[in-house]
Amino acid sequence: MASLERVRHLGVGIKMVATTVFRCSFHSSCVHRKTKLNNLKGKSTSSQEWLKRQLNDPYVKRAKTENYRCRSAFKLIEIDDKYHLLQPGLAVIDCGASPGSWTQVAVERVCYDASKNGYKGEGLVIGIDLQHMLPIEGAYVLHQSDFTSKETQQTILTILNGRQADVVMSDMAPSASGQKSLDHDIIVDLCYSVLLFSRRVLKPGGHVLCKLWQGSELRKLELTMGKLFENVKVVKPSASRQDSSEIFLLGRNFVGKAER
Ligand SMILES: C[S@@+](CC[C@H](N)C(=O)[O-])C[C@H]1O[C@@H](n2cnc3c(N)ncnc32)[C@H](O)[C@@H]1O
Repeated sequence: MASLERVRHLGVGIKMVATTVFRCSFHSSCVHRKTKLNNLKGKSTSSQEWLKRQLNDPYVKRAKTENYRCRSAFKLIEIDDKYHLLQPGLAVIDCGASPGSWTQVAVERVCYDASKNGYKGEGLVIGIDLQHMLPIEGAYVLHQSDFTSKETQQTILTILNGRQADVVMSDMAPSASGQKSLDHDIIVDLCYSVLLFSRRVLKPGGHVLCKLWQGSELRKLELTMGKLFENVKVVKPSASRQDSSEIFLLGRNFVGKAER
């Protein structure tokens, strides 16, 4: 089997599939300007505002030109350009990966070896999402899979095959209920599930990046991470909308284990 072939988990076991270079331009976060402009008619004011914002958003435009599945790619690019988390040859777990722009960035940075003109070497990227996700060349994609479930985590361990992860990142977000404190609590629980799993799989010196919405539990989460990592930072990349409460917690240099 060629080295470019990766595993795609269909929720019923592991199936080997031959993947091809794939870049989606049809995902909802991606731009399809003409169609979307036509779609403005008859939409609610909030949908119209959302569509207008998408159409005028420079990161949405860049995502289209640079073939990323959505604008979120630039959040990870900005963070990684500053903190150099993703290096060639590393093993990366991407939780909440759909539609796949973070996975695309991770593959580019850990699997793609320009000097060898292709996807070679030890780099390993595993993207997991509850939603459907189309394949990404060079990555293992576990779609329609709940990261917090035992089965999904076991599948990740199977793919890792005894290897430890260098970076665990989470852009996971629950469907927003509109109740800020409830949404905050749910996303914080997802962050704790990322930390718990990281304690099992992360290499000493490894890093965790996880997204949350600001709220009352932020400080406690930060303190918990402080017991696990040498350095913890709150990060807000410029691609993260200023009017959003979204922030990222970055824990660098994993040192040990802490209880919640
Ligand atoms: C903001 S999107 C991620 C975007 C992605 N980082 C990218 O760049 O394309 C958040 C994702 O988290 C996923 N998610 C939420 N809870 C999850 C869970 N328990 N397990 C796996 N994925 C989850 C959602 O399905 C959604 O696709």
